[in-house]
Amino acid sequence: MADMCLDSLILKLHDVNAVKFGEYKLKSGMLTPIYIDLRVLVSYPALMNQVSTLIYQRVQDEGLQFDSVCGVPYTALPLATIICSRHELPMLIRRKEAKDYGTKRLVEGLCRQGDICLIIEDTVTSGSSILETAEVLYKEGLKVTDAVVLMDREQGGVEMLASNGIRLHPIISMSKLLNVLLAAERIDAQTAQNVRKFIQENNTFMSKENGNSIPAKKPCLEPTLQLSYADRAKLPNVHPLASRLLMIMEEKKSNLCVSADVTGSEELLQLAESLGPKICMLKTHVDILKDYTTDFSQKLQALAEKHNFLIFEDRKFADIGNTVKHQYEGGLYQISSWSHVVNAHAVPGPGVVKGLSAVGKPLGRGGLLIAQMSSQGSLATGEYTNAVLQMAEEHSDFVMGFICGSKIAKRPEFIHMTPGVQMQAGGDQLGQQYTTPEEVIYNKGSDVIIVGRGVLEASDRLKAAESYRKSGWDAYTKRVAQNSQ
Ligand SMILES: O=c1ccn([C@@H]2O[C@H](COP(=O)(O)O)[C@@H](O)[C@H]2O)c(=O)[nH]1
Repeated sequence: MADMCLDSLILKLHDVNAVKFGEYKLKSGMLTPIYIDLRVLVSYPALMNQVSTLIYQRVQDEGLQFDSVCGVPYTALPLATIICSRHELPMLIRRKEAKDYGTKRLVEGLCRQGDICLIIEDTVTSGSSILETAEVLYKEGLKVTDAVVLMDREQGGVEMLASNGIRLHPIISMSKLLNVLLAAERIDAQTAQNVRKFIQENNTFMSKENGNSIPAKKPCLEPTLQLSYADRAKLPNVHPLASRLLMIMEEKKSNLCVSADVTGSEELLQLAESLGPKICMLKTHVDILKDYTTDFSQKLQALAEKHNFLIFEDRKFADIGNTVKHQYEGGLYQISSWSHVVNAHAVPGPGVVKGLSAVGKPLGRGGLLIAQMSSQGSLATGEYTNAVLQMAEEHSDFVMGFICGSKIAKRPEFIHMTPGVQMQAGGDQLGQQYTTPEEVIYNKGSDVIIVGRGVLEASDRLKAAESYRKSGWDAYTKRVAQNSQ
């Protein structure tokens, strides 16, 4: 019955010229032999109602939970309006351009922090319009978990959105549309074949492996966990330094960051030289060195170049913007001149990120926000962690990820780095708590293990670093393989 209803809708869409065959240009500039033009719907109120009913039916069938509805401007706007009006649902309107007077808001309607907004769209090719709308909604503190679309051109939109943490629920697929039109003799077999070939050859979300183009993997439980580090490095909105780190991890088969918590600069340089090939990042606490010199930081940079790892000064900035600017740039250590990555607490508010960004961004540096801590009784939990996530979203031009215990952000562009890692779970006398590499990477979905004493206190540091590298990497490959089955 539902299928007959869909068949008749497809024929009606064809009748009103919402499905056109020929040569048309898509938003991306790509030329296509089929064009879906649902803008014409506004002239056919009965059809408009039928489409709105189907969309809402799908929302109910899927049992979607949400607090408000937003249609992607402009074609899906009236569809969202009909649905919201009929079912008395709160609606949000996304503006494409902010007004230059009044409130200057990009989203009209009531935006409550943490509310879930359902997105409605008319047609999806790559999914970029839905993602653009979601990103505007994120900035208002909203969450987007699902989107419903009338027509999916089957060119990678489902996979691209899944990789950004959004489940897309299409009502009509391109294959279904072609089958119905062919069966009703609206198009001939050759036309259907040409369109199928075009769709197959023009997937907008492909990953390249072994030089061959293969379709992106289907999402599993947590969609963004299926992506490899290399796939994430190529995402359009990834921070350049996060992209570099992800590529280093893939190339060196290492998600190990060694925490070089030693007090002599010579010992630290020796560590960097010997462990360099095993690590993607070296973490320092420069203020525990008893003999810091600029010569040391220059040598460390040279070793980072030689062994292809990033330097992360674990400075944990936590002051007002103006002060952290000075602390980052000046003083004895001039951290911004040699450390690729630094971190900060979010306690002072966004000013801390703005201050660090003012210094670090022009130098191509990146920041991590401390969203959770490994120490017992840490206050960085719950709402605080959510607020940190929000701050990162708003400053993603500088913030490339988090210090955290598990994956907290849906966006695969963000890097999750977890300290408190040893081969055996446990803790120390001063409240440090340890989890295993397998737990952190495979179960908790983090990206990088940070290991200090697990390596430093081993009788053979190189051997210990290799064990941690292998353990972290095995957990990652198991995770990616598991999610692509
Ligand atoms: O929540 C946090 C944040 C930072 N750290 C730092 O990581 C290392 C851990 O060293 P281990 O010897 O492996 O315990 C250390 O430099 C901490 O300052 C953390 O442990 N927890």
